Amino acid sequence: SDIYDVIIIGAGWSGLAAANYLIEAGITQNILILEARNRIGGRSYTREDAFKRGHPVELGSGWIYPGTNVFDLVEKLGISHDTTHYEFDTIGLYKNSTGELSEDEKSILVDQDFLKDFVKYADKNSANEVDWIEIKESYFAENPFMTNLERQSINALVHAGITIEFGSPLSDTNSETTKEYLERGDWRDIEFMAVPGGTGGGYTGALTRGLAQNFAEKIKTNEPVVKVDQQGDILEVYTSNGRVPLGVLKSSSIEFVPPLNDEKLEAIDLIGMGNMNKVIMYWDKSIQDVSWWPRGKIELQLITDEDSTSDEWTYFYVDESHNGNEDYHVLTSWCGGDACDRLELLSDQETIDLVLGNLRTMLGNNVPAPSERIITRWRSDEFSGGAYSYDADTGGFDSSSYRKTLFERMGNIFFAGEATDSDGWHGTAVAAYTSGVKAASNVEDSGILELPPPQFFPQCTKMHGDCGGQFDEPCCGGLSCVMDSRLSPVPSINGDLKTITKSIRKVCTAAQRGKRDRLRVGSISMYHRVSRRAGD
Ligand SMILES: Cc1cc2nc3c(=O)[nH]c(=O)nc-3n(C[C@H](O)[C@H](O)[C@H](O)COP(=O)(O)OP(=O)(O)OC[C@H]3O[C@@H](n4cnc5c(N)ncnc54)[C@H](O)[C@@H]3O)c2cc1C
Repeated sequence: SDIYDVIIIGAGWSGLAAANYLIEAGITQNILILEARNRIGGRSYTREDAFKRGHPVELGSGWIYPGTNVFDLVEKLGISHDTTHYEFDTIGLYKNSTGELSEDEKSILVDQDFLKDFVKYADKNSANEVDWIEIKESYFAENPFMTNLERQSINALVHAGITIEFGSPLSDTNSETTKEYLERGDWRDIEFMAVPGGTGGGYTGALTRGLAQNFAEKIKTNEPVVKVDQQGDILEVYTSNGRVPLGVLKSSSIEFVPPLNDEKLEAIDLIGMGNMNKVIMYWDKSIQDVSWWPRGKIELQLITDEDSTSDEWTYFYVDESHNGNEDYHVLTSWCGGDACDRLELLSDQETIDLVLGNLRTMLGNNVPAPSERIITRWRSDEFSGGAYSYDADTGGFDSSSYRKTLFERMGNIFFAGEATDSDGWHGTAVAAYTSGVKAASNVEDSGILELPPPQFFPQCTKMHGDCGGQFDEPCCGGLSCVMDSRLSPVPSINGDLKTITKSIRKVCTAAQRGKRDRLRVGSISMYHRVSRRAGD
């Protein structure tokens, strides 16, 4: 029965980013955030001290991309993090029958033409209407003399580069928009690409806390929204005392009155929701044998004998590879795509038996069962309904238009979340955060809220060099504003700076489009809108 200016459903990063924007920009403090779970953060979920004090583990999101707004936030909040380098020397490749491949075998695998040839073939033959099963099968058919090891190496490559990266079934992944990711998994030195939690920080949990620090009291947990009614003069939101990511919308567990329109329903139906799970295992060296530990390795990949088992808990990540995690014996096994949906139905014991079986094949029969473990099941989690959205095979139709439709406002309801991102960041925490800020900015622009006239107090900060050259521009009573060289005209201090901020964003986004690792959407912080409410 309470009345708020804005009600936000879900305290994932999109919801938290929206709340943060509305409050920081001084638009309104009269906000309520309803979260279904008993915790905030959504699919960005750190278990602090899960196994050993000071060594957090990430159950959901684990890497941030450098050069993004989320990376900027991590730095602004002083959250500890570390880098990952994927290198040929630090990957352990194992074969079912013969154990670890020798350096020679490894380099044959990596350097031999068939892998490079497959990547080229995939690049040439991918198109919206062709899925990854078709590409693989036609390549196998055209190369009938491949050895089984070569064939399974391609399966392993596709598993790492497509099913884990996108969480999507091979039969339904848009090959045109995903082909470049194969190169990430080609087992050669891959340049610095991401920043994991690890080491005393657990960036995800710390960032969730940092985002919510100014409005923690406005968040109500254990409040699943079941109905949103905007028929009357005011929009009404009902909760029950049991869900809003794409997976949740797909399950229709929230009743919208009036119902969501056909375009929205079609978008919800046609954007894919993938799955990716982790089995995180800890061996306590004070009571267990750890002589088998794969010291010096960052990744382990088991190359199985059969196509059918190539994606069943065959990939492992070594947490020890991060600074400060020395002697912290944690391995995380990952699976993705439809294998992951299948495996999610196994019991904990069946799961650990399968994972341990693969580990023993690689590292020897003396690998003991872990002393502790965490198994995720994101598909059956009723508040996420999967791990992250992917570009489905849409019969030649550009799936970003579905994402735009999903983001569109319906009456007084504004949509956000990773799946609504149409700039190529969907499925990431960056998309979640950016969409929340955009949705909140749209609320502000909509005129729905009766707001006092804006007052602008430009606070000049550095524009990131990544966006172009740097110009020194005198402004703000002596402060210096470093501008991107492509921006013109330079904003005047008393003008409508919001409009100008938007044009800055547009310039950055357009210039960087398609370069997922380098995209920067950070210029919103250039100007702070302060104290929109009189007296604040
Ligand atoms: C295993 C895994 C690994 C990942 N790895 C990475 C990575 O390395 N890098 C990266 O950038 N991204 C990664 N991601 C993706 C990233 O975690 C998500 O894109 C991001 O966290 C999604 O944020 P969101 O706010 O859109 O949705 P969510 O985080 O899902 O937030 C939605 C919130 O709404 C709540 N909710 C649901 N239904 C209701 C309801 N009816 N009423 C009230 N509240 C409700 C949920 O509980 C949740 O808190 C990963 C995700 C997973 C699962």
